[in-house]
Amino acid sequence: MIVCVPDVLTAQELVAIRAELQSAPYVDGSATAGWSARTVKKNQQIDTGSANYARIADIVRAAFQRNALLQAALLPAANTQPLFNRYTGGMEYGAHVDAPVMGSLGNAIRTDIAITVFLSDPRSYDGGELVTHANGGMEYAFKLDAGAAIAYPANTLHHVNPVTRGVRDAAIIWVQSMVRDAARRELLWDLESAKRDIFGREGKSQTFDAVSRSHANLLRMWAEVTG
Ligand SMILES: O=C(O)CCC(=O)C(=O)O
Ligand SMILES: [Fe+2]
Repeated sequence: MIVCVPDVLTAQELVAIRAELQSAPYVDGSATAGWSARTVKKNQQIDTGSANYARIADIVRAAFQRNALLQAALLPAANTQPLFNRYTGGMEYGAHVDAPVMGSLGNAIRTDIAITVFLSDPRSYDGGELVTHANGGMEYAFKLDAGAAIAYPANTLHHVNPVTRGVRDAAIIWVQSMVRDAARRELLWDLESAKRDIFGREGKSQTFDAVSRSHANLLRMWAEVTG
């Protein structure tokens, strides 16, 4: 299941982030890739030890956590700190799968879902589409407005096309879901969407209550929660 959400970041937040990106120290992105992804990862990343990083990571994390649509669709149990990628002058990220587990021992999360939050105006750069690969060789390309996010299963191959003009900045977050299985998450999201639909049309009707009960009880059956 792929979910695209507009306006995850406000216009003011984008302005604040772009100002920090101007002066932030960048390092070679291959430093945070596993040994095989390193061969295809050709981008730059903000140094996570910098003060710029701490400020914009807070903004992006808060925006993710307050977004009701992302929370309802992904059912997060935990998320990583954001990484900030920059691609310019032909940089790209070739086909790869993300590391299945990220973080250090005692602080690790399973990466069920990857999120790219687009930070650059799509008209300001050429290329830079995020492309997800489906079974059977189909590829889907996404180039969203600044401030919009795409969430996609982290277990699929994906790549970022070369950026042949301008600069593409993006924030990346990985999420461990309370519901590990992508098919179950999709089913719950379908029911959640149906619930909202029915509520919009007829309020808290008997049908709404029946669908709500199914949704809630499936989530109760499948949710892995700790603490
Ligand atoms: O820049 C992007 O949109 C995706 C980057 C990516 O796939 C990764 O960092 O693993
Ligand atoms: Fe990736």
